[in-house]
Amino acid sequence: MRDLKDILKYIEIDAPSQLVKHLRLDSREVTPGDVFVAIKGHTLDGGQFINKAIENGAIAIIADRLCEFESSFEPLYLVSELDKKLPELASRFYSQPSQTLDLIGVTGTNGKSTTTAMIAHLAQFCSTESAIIGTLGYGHPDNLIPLINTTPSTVDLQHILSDLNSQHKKLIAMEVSSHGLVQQRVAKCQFKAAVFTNLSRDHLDYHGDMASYGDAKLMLFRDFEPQVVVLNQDDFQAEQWLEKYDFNNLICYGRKNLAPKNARYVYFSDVEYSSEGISAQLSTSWGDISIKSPLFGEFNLYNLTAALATLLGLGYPLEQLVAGCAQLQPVAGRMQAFSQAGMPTCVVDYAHTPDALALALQALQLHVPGGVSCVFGCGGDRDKGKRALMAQAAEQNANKIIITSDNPRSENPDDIIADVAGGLTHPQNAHLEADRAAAIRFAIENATADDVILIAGKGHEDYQIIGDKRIDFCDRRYVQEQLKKAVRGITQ
Ligand SMILES: CC(=O)N[C@H]1[C@@H](OP(=O)(O)OP(=O)(O)OC[C@H]2O[C@@H](n3ccc(=O)[nH]c3=O)[C@H](O)[C@@H]2O)O[C@H](CO)[C@@H](O)[C@@H]1O[C@H](C)C(=O)N[C@@H](C)C(=O)N[C@H](CCC(=O)O)C(=O)O
Ligand SMILES: Nc1ncnc2c1ncn2[C@@H]1O[C@H](COP(=O)(O)OP(=O)(O)OP(=O)(O)O)[C@@H](O)[C@H]1O
Repeated sequence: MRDLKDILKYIEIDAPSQLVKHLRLDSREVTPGDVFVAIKGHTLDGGQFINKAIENGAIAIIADRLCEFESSFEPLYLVSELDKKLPELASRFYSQPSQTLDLIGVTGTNGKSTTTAMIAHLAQFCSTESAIIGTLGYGHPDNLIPLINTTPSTVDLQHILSDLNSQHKKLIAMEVSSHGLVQQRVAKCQFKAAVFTNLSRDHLDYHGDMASYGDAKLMLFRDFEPQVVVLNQDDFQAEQWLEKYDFNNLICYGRKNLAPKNARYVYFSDVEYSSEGISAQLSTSWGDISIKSPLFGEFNLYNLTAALATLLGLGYPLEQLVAGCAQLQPVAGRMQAFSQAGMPTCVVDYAHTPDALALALQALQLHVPGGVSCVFGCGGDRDKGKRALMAQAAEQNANKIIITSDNPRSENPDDIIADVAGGLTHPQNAHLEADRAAAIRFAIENATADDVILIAGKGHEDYQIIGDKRIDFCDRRYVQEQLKKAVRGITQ
């Protein structure tokens, strides 16, 4: 329990003493003893849910002056510009947990989940209690609690950090989305390290153009004064930032050996790919060493060097970290391979941008001797400009293309598939199948044992959103079932 009086003073409100349990932004999550915070959002007005929150047991309301509502409930605190003050309120409410944790923020278009999981696994390998927060959920990477957003709201985030703190977690690797940065969800967080993976086309429906998208990511490095800044030197966006800004305690990683004079570095070279994974030489400011890891794709080597650079920058020992690399397992639905003797290898991956799809396909071409088939689709009610680009990425990098449904949402799946196929130079070579299960079966039935099938776009998800329904469907489970059935000769 916390005294609301002690918290509200930080946003200059003089309130009587009142013991409360939690802050809640969503009326549906309010339980007896909580405080409901009503703010105007992108589509709804939190004010309209005040009565619902009271019904659910809210014992105090804090509302934005802009909210429209009718309520004579007391205490009801009206605050102007509440959205701007909320991070301070939330962080004070939960006793500023980021100040006692080693909080690491990872941003970039692709690789955030993988990099955060690698950081947490490697830190754990070095005996530091660690957790992640991101698209996959929060908590220990092997036992995650699901989240609605990749980067939770400022209120949920401070609550989660405080919970992890009380579970004696020391290092928290969290994904920081561009939406999270712009919407101030991470404001008032103290980051020990900020890590950049890469920038490519995504979320233009929200940010409008690439420059604004890039500027949103830059906030993590410029506005938060992290103790260590870790940048992918091979990425165009990072290169531009390096020309324009001086970053304190900079560590560069990647292939290029071009770190600014005052920066430390982690570079990889002599990369070898096999069906067992990847190996390379590392040249670092902490010494040179060979690494081996059971991961697929050069991009995972980027993620791994980002994770190593971060932990080295925080003082973890190189040799122990490298020993940990050999033990790493793929993150759920991230280049996760499934195989059965005599059957094509199936790889489930979350690639859902043109860039990620191309890279995932190129990666598989290097690791296996046969051809590569690609099963993919595009989400409905999202950036339509991406659809043709996804088709081009598949056509340029796969031997066989099967276009199917992703999460069609309110759109007709066949219309989305037609938009995607419209981006192909040779549409006659692609197989179009709106039923995702049938599309996967088709790919398996039309591949040889030397081939690999990339099933892209949904990764760890175990549902499809069709219309307004969430249908149970898990690529990983379905692929495993089909491979087993095929081995027993009963593929339907
Ligand atoms: C467009 C957008 O980003 N919306 C985010 C925003 O919601 P909002 O404040 O605009 O919400 P709203 O729906 O207008 O509702 C207004 C208020 O009424 C409240 N409410 C609403 C309904 C109700 O029954 N009771 C109730 O109290 C809401 O909790 C909210 O406080 O703030 C909320 C709290 O932080 C977020 O959960 C929500 O994310 C929505 C669900 C979302 O889909 N966001 C996506 C675009 C997003 O943020 N994605 C990134 C990842 C991107 C990536 O893949 O890299 C992410 O970090 O998740
Ligand atoms: N460093 C990288 N560069 C480019 N592509 C990558 C990289 N790492 C992973 N990918 C690809 O992007 C997909 C998503 O990876 P991951 O979940 O780690 O990224 P993310 O940034 O967390 O994305 P999201 O928040 O949407 O989950 C992977 O399945 C893989 O295909």
